Amino acid sequence: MGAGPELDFRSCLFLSCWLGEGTAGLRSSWVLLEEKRNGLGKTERGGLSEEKDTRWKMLSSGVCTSTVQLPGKVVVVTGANTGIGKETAKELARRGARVYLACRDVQKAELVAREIQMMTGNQQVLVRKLDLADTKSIRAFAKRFLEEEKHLHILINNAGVMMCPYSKTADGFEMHIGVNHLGHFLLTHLLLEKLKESAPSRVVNVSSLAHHLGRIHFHNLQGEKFYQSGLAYCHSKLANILFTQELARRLKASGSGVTVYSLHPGTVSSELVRHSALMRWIWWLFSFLIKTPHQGAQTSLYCALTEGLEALSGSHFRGAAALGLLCYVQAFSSCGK
Ligand SMILES: NC(=O)C1=CN([C@@H]2O[C@H](COP(=O)(O)OP(=O)(O)OC[C@H]3O[C@@H](n4cnc5c(N)ncnc54)[C@H](OP(=O)(O)O)[C@@H]3O)[C@@H](O)[C@H]2O)C=CC1
Ligand SMILES: CC1=C(/C=C/C(C)=C/C=C/C(C)=C/C=O)C(C)(C)CCC1
Repeated sequence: MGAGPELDFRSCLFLSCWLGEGTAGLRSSWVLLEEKRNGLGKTERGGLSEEKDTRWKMLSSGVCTSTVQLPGKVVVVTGANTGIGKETAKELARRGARVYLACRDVQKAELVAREIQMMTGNQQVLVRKLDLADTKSIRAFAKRFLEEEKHLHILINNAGVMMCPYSKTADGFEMHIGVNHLGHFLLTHLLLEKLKESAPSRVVNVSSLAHHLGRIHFHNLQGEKFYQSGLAYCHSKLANILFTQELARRLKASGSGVTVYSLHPGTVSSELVRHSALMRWIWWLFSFLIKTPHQGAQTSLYCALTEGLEALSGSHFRGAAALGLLCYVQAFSSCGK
């Protein structure tokens, strides 16, 4: 655990970033942080254009402008029955890919598959059982997938849990680290050969801004010595980013043609807040500022689709900022004119 004052500073930074996700000053300093992290002279915004038709909610919401089509491509999206994952799967299906909805609740997912088929006209939307809180389920999913598919071009590790009461996965891992990181870690490794055979191929890990409060406590990985549900989420999201960086490094070194990206989707209205009454209340109160799942899916789509991103394998991408209060006031007053 780092020193107290450092944690305090990081908490303040984190909360400020949340509070002012879109305010001009904070936003530019945030952008700089990202530039530094990526070792670039600019932020990763090429291909993410400003969304003009949703001024009320998202003055500066980014939209993935890639026109890449995906006929013949095979995609797996975890946690695709709701929220960001559902919207991501829908767009990939719209572009012609065969999309596997890898979900723990097969009944819910079947309904979503039918909905996506109807909306996109793409019948190749398939449901497969995947419970990331159980390594047996992960292995069973991978086994069946490897038997039935020759290729895997895009793996989107999207599923996640946040702020659940202390609980363990079937294998005894603390739930946040178990589902959000270890489950996806195992899944990715089981599918890695297929990704390599299908190169150029991509792994997209949906992390969060919350990683800034994360720490990897090797002496307390399962939260048995101390546990705080919000921080447990943050730790798991940091693990997503570290995994992305290390996997990218190894894949680059082996010249595999598989690239890996992590991202923060923005603050998005979804079922993620189901375990926290406070967060549900904040979500409700600020619903006019928070992204829709469709908007929240744009950064995942950007990482999955944008051409020429290979050199940035291992980088962390940030969804275009949610509308900040300053922008809101400006939008509000100009609307009145
Ligand atoms: N919403 C936000 O503001 C933010 C979200 N994120 C990240 O975005 C990702 C998507 O979240 P979001 O769409 O908002 O949340 P939702 O809660 O709406 O969706 C989460 C998905 O993960 C699935 N899931 C949960 N546990 C498991 C499991 N054990 N096995 C398989 N699937 C599981 C859920 O399935 P089921 O429906 O069966 O529970 C659901 O499909 C997450 O990784 C989250 O951390 C990051 C930053 C901000
Ligand atoms: C207070 C407040 C906000 C709170 C944001 C929060 C609490 C974001 C949490 C994000 C999470 C949990 C991400 C998950 O990975 C908004 C909506 C920016 C609007 C301005 C006021």
